[in-house]
Amino acid sequence: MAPKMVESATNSWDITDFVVNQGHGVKGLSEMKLLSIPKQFIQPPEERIDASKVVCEECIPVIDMACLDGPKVAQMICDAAEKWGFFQVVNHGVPLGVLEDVKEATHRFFALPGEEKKKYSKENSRSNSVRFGTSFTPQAEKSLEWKDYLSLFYVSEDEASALWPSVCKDQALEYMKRSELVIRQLLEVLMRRLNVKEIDEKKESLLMGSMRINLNYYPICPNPELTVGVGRHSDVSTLTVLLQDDIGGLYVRGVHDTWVHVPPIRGSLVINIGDALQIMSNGRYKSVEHRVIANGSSNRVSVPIFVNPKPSEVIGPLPEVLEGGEEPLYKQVLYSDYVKHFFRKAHDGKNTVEFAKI
Ligand SMILES: CC(C)(COP(=O)(O)OP(=O)(O)OC[C@H]1O[C@@H](n2cnc3c(N)ncnc32)[C@H](O)[C@@H]1OP(=O)(O)O)[C@@H](O)C(=O)NCCC(=O)NCCSC(=O)/C=C/c1ccc(O)cc1
Ligand SMILES: O=C(O)CCC(=O)C(=O)O
Ligand SMILES: [Fe+2]
Repeated sequence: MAPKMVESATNSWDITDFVVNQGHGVKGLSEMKLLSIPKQFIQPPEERIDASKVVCEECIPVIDMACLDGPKVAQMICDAAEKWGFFQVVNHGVPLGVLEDVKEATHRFFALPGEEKKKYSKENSRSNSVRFGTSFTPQAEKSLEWKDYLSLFYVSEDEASALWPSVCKDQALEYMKRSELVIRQLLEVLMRRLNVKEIDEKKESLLMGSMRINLNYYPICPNPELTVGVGRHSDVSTLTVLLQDDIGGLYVRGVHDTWVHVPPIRGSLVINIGDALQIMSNGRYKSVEHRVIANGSSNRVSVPIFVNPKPSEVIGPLPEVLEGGEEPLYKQVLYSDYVKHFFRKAHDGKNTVEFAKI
């Protein structure tokens, strides 16, 4: 009886206002134990995952970074970046405790009352670099996504100390700092195949001149099959380091219109190539479409670190890549223009990169 009443009451509310503007997020909705999702979250059938397209025979590579000095590992990393655009790394040097702590901190932030989280919304946040929100671009979306997030753009240690929410800032900063070595190692390896011998100051700014860490929260959903956690998209980063918990639900585009699950592996990090590196490598490394399904029985968290060019950098195919006479596929674009283009519209798969195509 009670849940039915809740359901009919919610139909007459302005759900979008409750979720998006009042700071309750989808977590607030999930906690009402609705019998079904409000219509705003129902995705068109073509955007829901089709079980017949999920393949289990193939899987993205799992690479052991402990053997980085040997010839094999570098080859595996570059091959995975060319073929899949995704791989997992183990023995990457980031301590397990650091990973566990940032997941716990994520749960702690989202457990705060709506009033507290709302202080970090676009309208209320004291800084552009701290943003609590829901879905992806609610104002531009036909259907909302079943996800809340806190996005933290790293400006400086001092700014983070002053402005990042105290329940998660130390853990988020520690995870970012401890990941820097593996990020550099991966970029060095990936650059070598592109004829870039070293990451000097200029290349550092181009490849890893800015960092953003997102804390993602996917609450339990009453109709996971009708909605999505995150719609089909590719990241706009150079590369993304993603920590997921043990729930699962991340799918990557495989060959011939298939989807491949990225199974949670305790202690591993998922690495994916973003659009900026696809562009800089002139299409050699692939920024691959991915999506997250909603879950009917567990709350899921994930914590991506987006390693990006500095927003003021102009990105395009690297001279070292074109040196052999290869035709450029992409033009030179200001990275902040590229990012703004991405965030202005709803997720639409691989279409973002069209912005940079010649
Ligand atoms: C220079 C920028 C590009 C623009 O700065 P700005 O002009 O001061 O404006 P804002 O920082 O307020 O952001 C511009 C717009 O992008 C939106 N945005 C700005 N970051 C965000 C944000 N993490 N979240 C969701 N809206 C945002 C933001 O809402 C805003 O929308 P609007 O005010 O409606 O025009 C600034 O954002 C910046 O320094 N970016 C650094 C590079 C960067 O963060 N790159 C993005 C990596 S994120 C990535 O690869 C994937 C992220 C992703 C995220 C969610 C998914 O579901 C899937 C993927
Ligand atoms: O939650 C995940 O597993 C992936 C999230 C994602 O793709 C993103 O934040 O860009
Ligand atoms: Fe992503």
